[in-house]
Amino acid sequence: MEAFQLLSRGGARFHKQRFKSDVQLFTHAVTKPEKSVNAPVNQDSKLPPELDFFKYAQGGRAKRKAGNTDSSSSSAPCRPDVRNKRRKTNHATEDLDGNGDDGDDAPEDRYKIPHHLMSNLLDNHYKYPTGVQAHGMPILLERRDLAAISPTGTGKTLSYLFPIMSLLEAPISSLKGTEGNGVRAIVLAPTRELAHQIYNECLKLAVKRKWRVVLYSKATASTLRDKNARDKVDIVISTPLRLVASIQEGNLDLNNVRHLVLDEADRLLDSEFLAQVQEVISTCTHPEIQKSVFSATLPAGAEQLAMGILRNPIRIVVGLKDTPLPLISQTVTYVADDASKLPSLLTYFAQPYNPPLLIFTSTQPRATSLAEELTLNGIANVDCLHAGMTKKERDDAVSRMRRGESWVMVSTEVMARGMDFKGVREVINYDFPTSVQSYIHRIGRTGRAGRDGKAVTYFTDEDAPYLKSIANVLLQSGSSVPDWILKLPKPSKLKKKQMGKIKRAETVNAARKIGRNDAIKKRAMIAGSKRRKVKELRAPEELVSQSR
Ligand SMILES: Nc1ncnc2c1ncn2[C@@H]1O[C@H](COP(=O)(O)OP(=O)(O)OP(=O)(O)O)[C@@H](O)[C@H]1O
Repeated sequence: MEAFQLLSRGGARFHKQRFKSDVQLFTHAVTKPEKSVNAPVNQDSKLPPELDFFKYAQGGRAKRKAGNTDSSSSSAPCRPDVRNKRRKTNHATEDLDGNGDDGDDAPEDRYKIPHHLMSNLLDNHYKYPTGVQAHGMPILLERRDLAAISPTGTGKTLSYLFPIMSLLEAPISSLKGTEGNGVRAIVLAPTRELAHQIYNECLKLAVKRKWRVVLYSKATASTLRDKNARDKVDIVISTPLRLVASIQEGNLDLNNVRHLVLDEADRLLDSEFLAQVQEVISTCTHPEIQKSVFSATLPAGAEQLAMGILRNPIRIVVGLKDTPLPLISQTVTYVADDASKLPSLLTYFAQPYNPPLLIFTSTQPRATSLAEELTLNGIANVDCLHAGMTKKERDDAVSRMRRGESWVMVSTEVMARGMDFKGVREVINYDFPTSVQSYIHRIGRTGRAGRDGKAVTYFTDEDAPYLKSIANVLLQSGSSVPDWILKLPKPSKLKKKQMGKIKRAETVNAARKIGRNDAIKKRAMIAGSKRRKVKELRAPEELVSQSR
């Protein structure tokens, strides 16, 4: 049972009596159930070999007794005891008679993981599972609904893609008969950029087989109007709005969807997306549908909604809930007022710095303006990305960042969720984030996949009342906080709602704005006087022609 406690450590409050069957899922209930429930957490426990998907992908069969799984994960669950499963699946038939439980089952035997998926893991250098993968994959493979909360950059994408593709077994085009017609899995993400990134991850697992994975867009939606084309699709990755548009036009049926994932679930369940997400869910009518939600943050309200959507779910929290990894060293910097931010940033750039870095502003015009200012001040390879740009501009900006051509990316909240640029060394919150969740996701663009990172947050006098909320996150994740910040009063609930919603100028350099406005006025005046002169010159002629 040690494993169950590992799953729930870090803030998960689990009603063990109420969810007794779930508790049993993570214990060798047949042997010593009660004792294991109360066993102390062993942080150093090795990953049970049967969960070590990655090790098996390398071809070696770890021996349980030898205890040398070589796993980097120190917090893995015990193997689920399939005898406690509610739904029997093909994937563990060897255990259903109770004889196969000798501890030596390879995951590919236990769950019938297709060989090509295992070898694709290795080809992509995924050697060891991260915490959320070790915990989450077996639950999904057992066909249970799942709510998984795990810090940013810890590999949540793979932890759902791998089991889903495993359960789908093979592309629909190569399966005969039982799989029905139409899309079999859907992944929803809040931004197009994130959907694209998930699509690329999915393609990495799809090589060697003819999986039909579709990144839903205007163009692909149009192709899929044809039912024959639709019937050949395995997995759709989309933003909610795009999908809902096709559903409402009657061009997309989702009654064959067996797996639905909400990535960045708390964002998808907030008021902006909720109705669309609910519409997608209600269109997925397959009785056996498995749903799962993933995020680094899941505030109480979103969690309640998520639990309402999931059926008999298992909830796992890896690490501390709503807390960034200690890999990210976080600081806050006082900058008095908005006008002082740009000089502070330019002073920072006057020192040697480690690109690439990511800077967050609160609005699109401010992102554009800051990128312009930095360029005008001689900072090399500055780029900008926000939702006001065209699709092509956004795609190009992401590509430049991925190729390492952008050293400084100025962006808005659109980049805060899920985007994985491995090398980002530092995040600067030029404008204060609008919530603790926004802070956690923004700074989570650095310190990914085990790398170190640095996060700096500028705060002005106007931001000071909200500083305590951020300071608490710093403290929880092991960064030091000056005493005076800790002594600040906690903002009230009402006050918290106003966090970061300060009205800021559209441009980050008021002086340049005046200059630009003057220039615009001057241009208008010159143009006006030119037009007048032309009119005066033409007037006699026009009068003549009119009189004709
Ligand atoms: N087992 C693994 N071994 C090595 N690298 C991994 C492993 N799993 C995932 N990664 C890498 O870790 C990085 C972060 O993964 P991913 O984007 O899935 O994180 P995430 O938890 O979804 O983050 P976020 O909360 O920001 O969305 C990616 O570059 C991915 O390739």
